[in-house]
Amino acid sequence: MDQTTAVRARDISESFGDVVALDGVDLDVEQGRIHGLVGPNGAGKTTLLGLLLGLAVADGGQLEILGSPVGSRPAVPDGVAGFVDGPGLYPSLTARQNLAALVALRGSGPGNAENTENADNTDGADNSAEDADDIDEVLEQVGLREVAGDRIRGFSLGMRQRLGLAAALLTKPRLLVLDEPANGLDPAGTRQVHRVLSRLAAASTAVVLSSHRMDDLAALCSEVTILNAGRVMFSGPLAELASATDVLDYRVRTDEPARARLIAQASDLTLLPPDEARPHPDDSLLVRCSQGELDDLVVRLVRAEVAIRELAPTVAPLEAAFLALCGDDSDAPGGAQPVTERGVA
Ligand SMILES: Nc1ncnc2c1ncn2[C@@H]1O[C@H](COP(=O)(O)OP(=O)(O)OP(=O)(O)O)[C@@H](O)[C@H]1O
Repeated sequence: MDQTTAVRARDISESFGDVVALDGVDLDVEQGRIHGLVGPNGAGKTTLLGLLLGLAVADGGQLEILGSPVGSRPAVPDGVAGFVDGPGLYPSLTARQNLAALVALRGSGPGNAENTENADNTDGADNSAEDADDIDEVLEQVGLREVAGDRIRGFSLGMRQRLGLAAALLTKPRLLVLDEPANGLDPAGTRQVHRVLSRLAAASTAVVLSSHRMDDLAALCSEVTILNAGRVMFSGPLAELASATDVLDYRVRTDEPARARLIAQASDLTLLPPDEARPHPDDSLLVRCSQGELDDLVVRLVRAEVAIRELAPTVAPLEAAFLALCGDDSDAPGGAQPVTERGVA
C-alpha cells in the first residue's frame, strides 16, 4: 500500500480579525485512510478543510498536501477535490449537465460552461465518450443515475450533496475533502456514500470529512480529530478515543429497584438523579462510574441476588468522550482536557 502522507499539518493558525479559528493545529492523514473532523459549531472544521482544499492560506504553520508544501497563494493542490459549505452547482442544469460543465471548466472536455448550459445534450454530446462514461459511472456510484436528466433545482439537500460527491469523484482525487457530507442524507443515502468513500479509501485515496456528531463518524472513520474552539482536543484512532474516557453514565435496571439503590448507595460510585428527560422514566438506577466501579456494583448486586435486567451506557462511549473533551455538556462525565497521548495540543 502507498504510504505517502496525504496531509501533514503542523502548528497551523488562522484568524479572521479578532476571531482565532485555528490555533496551533497538527493533523496527519495517511493515504487510504478516512479521517473524521468533529467538533461543535465554530470549532474550526470548515476553516481547516478550506485550507486543505487550497481555498485559503494559513496565517501560520506548515502544511503539506500529498507530499508538497502548499504555496503562498490560494490554489487547489493537484490531486485534491471536495467542497466546503455545500457543493457549487448550477440549479438550472440537470445533474448530468452539471458534471459535464465541471469537466469542461476543468479543460478536460472540449466545451465550456456556457455551451453546456445552452445545450440540452444530456447525454454529453459536447464531451468525449470517455468523459460521458465517467459521468455516468460517478452518477451510478452516488445513486443518481435515475435522475441524471432532472434539473437540480428540484433536488433535495441530500441529492445535491451526492451530486457534489460525484463531481469530486470525477477528478479521481488522491485526497477528498468533504464538509459535512452526511447533511440531508437519509439512511440509504448515508450507506451509499459510506460505500463510495470506503471503496475510495481501499484504492488508496485519503478522505477527510467533517461532522458535528461522533456517531456519524464512528461508522466510517478509522481515526478522528476533535476540534474545539480552534484547538485539537484529540487526534488518533477511534479505539484510543473510546478508552480515553473511563468514567461513563450507565443505566442499571433490576428486579428489585429499592434494594439495588441501597446497594449502589453503599458503593463508591456516583448515583445520579432520575432521568427526567425520558418520557416514561422507569425505576432503573443511573450511575456514573469507571469500568472497575461498575464491575464492583454488578458483583454486589448478584451476591445480594438482585437480578440485573438491563445494563448499558446512556451515551455511546465515543459520544461520551467527545462530549467530555468538548466540555459543551455540563452534565457529561469528565472535563474538557486535551488528550495528550498523540499529536494534540
Ligand atoms: N470568513 C469568515 N469571517 C469571519 N469569521 C469567520 C469566517 N469563517 C469562519 N469564521 C469564524 O471562525 C470560527 C471557526 O469557524 P468554522 O466555520 O471553521 O467552524 P466550524 O467548526 O466549521 O463550524 P460549524 O460546525 O458551525 O460549521 C468561527 O468563530 C467562525 O465564526
